Amino acid sequence: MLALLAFKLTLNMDGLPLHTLKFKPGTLLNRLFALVYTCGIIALLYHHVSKLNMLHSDAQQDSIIISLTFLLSDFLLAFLWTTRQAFHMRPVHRHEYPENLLFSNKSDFPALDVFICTADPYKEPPMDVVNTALSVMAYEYPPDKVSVYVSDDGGSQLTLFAFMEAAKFATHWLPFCTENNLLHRSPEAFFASTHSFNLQTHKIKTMFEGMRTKVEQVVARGKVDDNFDLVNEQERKVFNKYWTDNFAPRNHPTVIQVLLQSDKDKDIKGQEMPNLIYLSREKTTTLPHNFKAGALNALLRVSATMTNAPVVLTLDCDTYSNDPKTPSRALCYLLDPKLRNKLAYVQFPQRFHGLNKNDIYALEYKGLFHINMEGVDGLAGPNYVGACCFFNRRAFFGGPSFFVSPELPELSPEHVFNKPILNSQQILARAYHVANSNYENQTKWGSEVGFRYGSLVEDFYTGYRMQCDGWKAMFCNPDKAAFLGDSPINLLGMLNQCKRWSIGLLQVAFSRYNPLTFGFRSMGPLMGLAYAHYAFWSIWSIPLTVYAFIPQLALLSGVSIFPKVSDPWFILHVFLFLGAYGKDCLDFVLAGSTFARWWNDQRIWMIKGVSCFLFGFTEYCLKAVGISTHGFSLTSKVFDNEQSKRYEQGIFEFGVPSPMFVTLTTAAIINLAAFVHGLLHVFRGSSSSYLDLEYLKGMFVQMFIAGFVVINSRPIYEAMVIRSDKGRMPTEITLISACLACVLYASTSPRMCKT
Ligand SMILES: O=c1ccn([C@@H]2O[C@H](COP(=O)(O)OP(=O)(O)O[C@H]3O[C@H](CO)[C@@H](O)[C@H](O)[C@H]3O)[C@@H](O)[C@H]2O)c(=O)[nH]1
Ligand SMILES: [Mn+2]
Repeated sequence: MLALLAFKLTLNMDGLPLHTLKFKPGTLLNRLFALVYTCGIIALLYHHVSKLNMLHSDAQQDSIIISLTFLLSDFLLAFLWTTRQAFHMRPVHRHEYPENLLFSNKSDFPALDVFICTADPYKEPPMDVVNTALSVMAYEYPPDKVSVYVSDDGGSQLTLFAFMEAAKFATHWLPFCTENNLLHRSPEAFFASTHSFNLQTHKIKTMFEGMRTKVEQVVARGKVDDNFDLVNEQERKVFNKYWTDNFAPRNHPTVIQVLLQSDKDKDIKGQEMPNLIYLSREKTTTLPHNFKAGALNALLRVSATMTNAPVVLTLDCDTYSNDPKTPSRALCYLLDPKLRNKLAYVQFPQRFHGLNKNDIYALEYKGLFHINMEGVDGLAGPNYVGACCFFNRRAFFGGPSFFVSPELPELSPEHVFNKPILNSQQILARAYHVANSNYENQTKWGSEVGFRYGSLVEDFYTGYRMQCDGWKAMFCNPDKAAFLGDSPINLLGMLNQCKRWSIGLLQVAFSRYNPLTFGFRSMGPLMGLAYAHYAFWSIWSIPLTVYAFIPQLALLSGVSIFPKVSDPWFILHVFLFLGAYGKDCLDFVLAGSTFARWWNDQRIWMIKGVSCFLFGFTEYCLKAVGISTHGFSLTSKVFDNEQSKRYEQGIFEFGVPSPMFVTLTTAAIINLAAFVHGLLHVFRGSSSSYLDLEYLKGMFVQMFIAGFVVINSRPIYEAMVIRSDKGRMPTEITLISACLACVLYASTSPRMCKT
């Protein structure tokens, strides 16, 4: 199907390029730096090992433990640094020219199936999902070629109700967008950005507000009411399914509702509309539903029975379109005759709205969504990040050179429909059949076909497996964000999200598809390293936790563990620190961010090291020995006003007690104590001088680390001591952490003093 279109397109192209590629300047310098830095790392590891050799006597058991700990930590830092270099070896920048896509006929556009996932009407308000859906329904694309599928894993009548309303509102909204050539096609975003209202705008705004009020009332009530909300028998029939006693989010039959049908439903101007289909797949408590990957596979199958578009766009409930021309951009790659046979997907970066000025929680993910993406784009292509991604449907069925056929021929990407009537008995029966919770039993879904199961980061895992199968991917990063999503603008929300990712990534790292072995073999060393960097992401927690506690506890006990300032090895430590930090900062700023944002980014990295990475890592290990289980903890997209205000002002949000805050606070206390202890020692001086310079020289590295952590921990001290708002550190966390810090000190100081 895509092949045929691409053929027509080449004839239309007149030699104009669809996309171009530039190598990023400075790559040679990057490689040179990597080489020099590698030498530094080798020297450091050599230093560690030789120190250990010298220590070889029983009397110094504790020193051996400390030395081994730092050898391990520095080895892990070196490992993560090395894997990260894969992103700096061949970064590229692409540009696409959608204006050069010349279709002679509207029917030449490939059909597009859009998947939108939602899972909980209270954490993901139905009105937000509606905004996302409307923004893509209004794409500048032939409407009869677009089908929007909404997957409701919450099995919620509230979401379905919102979409029934949305279908009515769309008949007004879509022509309004086209006539006024709107840039913002999510109504919410449009009304927030528009200040000049003419009569027509007023009218549509009133209509939108009417719908919002109606939907929000139903959500507040928690139930669609027969008497107020429904107008006819047909609507009532739909909701009857939800009104039975045993209908629960985790246990219910499939609901499929065709809300708009392109060949039948027209907008108020008489134009065609896109298809809009609501799906809540069957769930039974006895069968695993595989979270989002399971939902996406149900969508792949249901959409195959109804429209089977060759291009599939996956979106999260919050990632609305910010540019109506986006599909054309993706087509510049998907239809390129030189690429299309090998191209699995075109990934746009996830971008977020509502971040505060200096991005205190580092939610921009500059590395993840920009720098590293451009890095692997010069190799086999970016990893899939779960949303904002246009797939070639064929990529879900085996590699480019081998086709894995689905169990039903109708689900094959090659299967072509002739003007399907979505609401027909025959099509609906098949759609219901493939949405059954036991449909996947004894099939290849989740293992070889579709989105892959087995990791909480189904996105990372699926993209990875596709690339291992031989597929390529493209990164498309236009200046104007193609999509905008919500981020968890609250510290705990962010840490929980990151903890889930950490666990999911470890599931990939320790599977038989380990990027260091399987990945290396399938994609070559650089891609293997790049995927390993993420898979082992949470390993940061080991060196970061070691560096957050041991040098400081040693400082408190008067034990020096790093080279003195006068020692030549000291220079190496300075070089390694400044080199890594300086380079990271430079990359960040060169990628268009600011120094202040970089500063917050490095702070958050340290915070994660002793919280979500650490807890994720531990939880993964506990699961491995059978103690706990992992679930997909949904990120809330609802924020209370006061919280948002504090976030706006750049104030950290603690507020609720969480074990992750305990380690964090304990580290902050120990570092402050160690730093102050060191300072007092220096200023007390010896008999001959006012300052104790010998002490300072010996303890400089430890004091520097403690001081650096103290500077970074300012928001934690403030939250513990000064603040009185609701987002302050809960008193119990402060108390527990203080006790823990004392216990740590008491249990280590006598031991360390002996060494
Ligand atoms: O059982 C589930 C759980 C989640 N979701 C949906 O998955 C999406 C992502 O969930 P969210 O809580 O927003 O997670 P985030 O951590 O913000 O998402 C990131 O990380 C996920 C992998 O952990 C990816 O799937 C996402 O695309 C990526 O944006 C949302 O639309 C949910 O509705 C489901 O459909 N079913
Ligand atoms: Mn999200």
